[in-house]
Amino acid sequence: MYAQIYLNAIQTVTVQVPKNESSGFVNNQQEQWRFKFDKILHNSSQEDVFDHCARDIVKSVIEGFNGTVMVYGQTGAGKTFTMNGSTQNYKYRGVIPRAITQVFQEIGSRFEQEFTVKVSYLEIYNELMFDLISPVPTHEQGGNQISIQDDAKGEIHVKGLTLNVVKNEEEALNFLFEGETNRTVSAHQLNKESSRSHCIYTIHLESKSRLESTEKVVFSRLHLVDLAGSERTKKSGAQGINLKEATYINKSLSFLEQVVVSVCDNKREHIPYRQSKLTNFLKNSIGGNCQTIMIANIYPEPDHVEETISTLKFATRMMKVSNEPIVNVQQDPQLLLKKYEKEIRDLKQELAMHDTLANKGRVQYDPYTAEQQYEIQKLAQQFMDGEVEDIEELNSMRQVKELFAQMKNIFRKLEHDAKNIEARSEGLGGQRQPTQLQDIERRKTMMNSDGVGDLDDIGEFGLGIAPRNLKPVNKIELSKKKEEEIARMQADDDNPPLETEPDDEADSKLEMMRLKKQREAKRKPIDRQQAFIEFKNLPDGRQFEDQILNNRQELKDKKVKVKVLTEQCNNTKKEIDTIKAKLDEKAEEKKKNLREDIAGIDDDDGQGGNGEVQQEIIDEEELSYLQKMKEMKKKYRENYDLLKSLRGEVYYVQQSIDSLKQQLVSQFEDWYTLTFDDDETLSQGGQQKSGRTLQQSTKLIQKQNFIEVGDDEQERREGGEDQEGGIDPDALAFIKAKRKVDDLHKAKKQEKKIQ
Ligand SMILES: Nc1ncnc2c1ncn2[C@@H]1O[C@H](COP(=O)(O)OP(=O)(O)OP(=O)(O)O)[C@@H](O)[C@H]1O
Repeated sequence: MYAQIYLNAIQTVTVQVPKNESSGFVNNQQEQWRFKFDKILHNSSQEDVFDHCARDIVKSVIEGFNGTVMVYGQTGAGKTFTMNGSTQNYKYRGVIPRAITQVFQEIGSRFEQEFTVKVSYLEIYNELMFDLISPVPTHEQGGNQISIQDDAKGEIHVKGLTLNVVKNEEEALNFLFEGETNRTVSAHQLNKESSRSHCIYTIHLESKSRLESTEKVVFSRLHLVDLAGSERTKKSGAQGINLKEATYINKSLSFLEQVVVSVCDNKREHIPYRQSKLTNFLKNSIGGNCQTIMIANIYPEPDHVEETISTLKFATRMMKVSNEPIVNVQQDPQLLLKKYEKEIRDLKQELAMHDTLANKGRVQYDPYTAEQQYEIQKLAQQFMDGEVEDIEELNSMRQVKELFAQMKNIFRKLEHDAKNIEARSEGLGGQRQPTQLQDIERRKTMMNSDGVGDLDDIGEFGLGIAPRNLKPVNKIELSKKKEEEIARMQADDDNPPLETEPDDEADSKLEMMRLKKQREAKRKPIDRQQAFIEFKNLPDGRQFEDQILNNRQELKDKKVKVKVLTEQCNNTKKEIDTIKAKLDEKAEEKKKNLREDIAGIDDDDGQGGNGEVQQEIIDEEELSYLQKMKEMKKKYRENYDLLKSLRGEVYYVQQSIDSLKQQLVSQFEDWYTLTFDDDETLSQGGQQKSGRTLQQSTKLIQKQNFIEVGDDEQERREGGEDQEGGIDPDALAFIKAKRKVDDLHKAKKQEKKIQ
């Protein structure tokens, strides 16, 4: 009697092994094993496997948790098929390509977050580590360049492993296919393409909020692990290299088991993670900061009962492991502040050194004091008076700016004086105007060397006595108006009175006070996310929100139409194919008759036949097929054209939604700046403005692909898979990536042949 494996319930596997009678009557051999799991996936599609085992984990990785999906089991039980799937048909793609699709769909719909996606592909073969997507070919890597390290927080880092930034699904798939072709595979009795190594494809995510300007960055990783198959070397008949590989595989899997046993045993203090590269790598996935799921692949056939029991036992143990996942946020404003302070100090030192090397002497980088401003103004005045030919000591941009500012001040004062003179001369009945205008011009271009007084020969404006308003800037009194305004503001404020100050300082003080007033009118900052909700309820935000909703509805309707039309096209195509097959059949039949006729003529030639071949005629049945074919083709063409233009419309509506989203965020940014006091935000040390400009944030949003996958994702997935002819838009990235990698490998092979 044979052993029997029953997948008899949704969650239970029962293994029945009859007693070996040759061992005699007193025999303690166990006859039955029952294992209970979260789910038994028997005769399930790849989609079901993904939905049950990986979809939730991928989602939580996007939320910021670490995740691991690993497959374990006997050689040839379908681990690689589960993880990678088959590239022969889009339907058969495995967990990894589906996870990639989900990641890009999800991050594309979260426009309030900015994501960076990176991928890596590691292979552990005979306790050596290889980078499957490194620009250096695997066989040239030697296996020692990569090492596993853990940081102070216990996070695992793989030093030397390439992290490739991927902008879209296609790029991530390219690396997957590229890695797949580089992994170590060899023929095995149970699997002609057996993976002889453990392979880990990792998706690394980094996300930042676009609405909340904090230094908060969320890091998460999704490890997709295809373990090498456990096997019994005796049974597999492994020899030579295969035996060595099998020994390494079995050893590392047994270390994995030891780790799992230790993690489950609360009394154990030491967990032997470091025993092997695999366990070291999976440290966080087993009992650490990670959500982990293990898929146990079995051959439910009597021949493999021992391996099945062993796999199921391991899976049961694995279920007892409890992990503690947390969102991996990295945020420390204090540290950031310290970091920036240090950066400023270092940069100042760097600048000082740079200035010394450039023989610039000491360059001013701190704000100018009033005295220094006065010195610069004097210099500007001397230059304008022609007393100095050139201003030589300009050695920084700041100095140049200050010089221009002071020149502007001088010019304004001159203008102001000119107006006063004009007004006064008008008061005197408009006489002597020409002289006064000349005087103004003269003053504008020629200033007295010490900035005071007029030349004696000018006339009645005071021989050698400086007019009040030509006094040096820092000694000029405040104009009455400004004094009054400042006094009013101070009175409102209960602030201490201002000292009497020179005109330009009064200007800036006035400006500062105005700004202060403005700021005080602003509200205390609230969480940007909350502010965004508030903004969407205001008329300005509402209008965008409404437009987005309308467009979404339109998009949904159009997609339903696309689905219906796609189905119609596919059905028509099927009908065309059926008619074509019938016509082919007919043609074949005719050919056969023709051949028989010709043979008949040959025979008849000798026997005096009439020698005529029957003319090719179209019978009624054929004619009706041809007419039907014509109709069908016409219908197909019409529907196809409609479908094409409808797809164009879908694309257009999607673009409109993207653009509305960008506008909404831009308007929100403006509103936020005007409504909330950003300085306060800074002083709170919390959500300071990121320094990201509006343009930048809009650009960032532009970069994202806002494909609406929310409500209608399922419908897209169901309806999109054209069975005949048409290409499922979801499959496009997959097909393109596969082709690209295939082409690359063909080219490489060709190159090798030529060499
Ligand atoms: N669910 C399935 N549907 C169709 N074919 C499958 C399925 N599972 C596995 N196969 C096929 O069985 C063969 C062995 O599967 P696979 O390579 O995935 O096994 P494995 O467990 O990864 O083996 P190894 O440990 O030796 O690498 C492959 O040809 C694969 O295409």
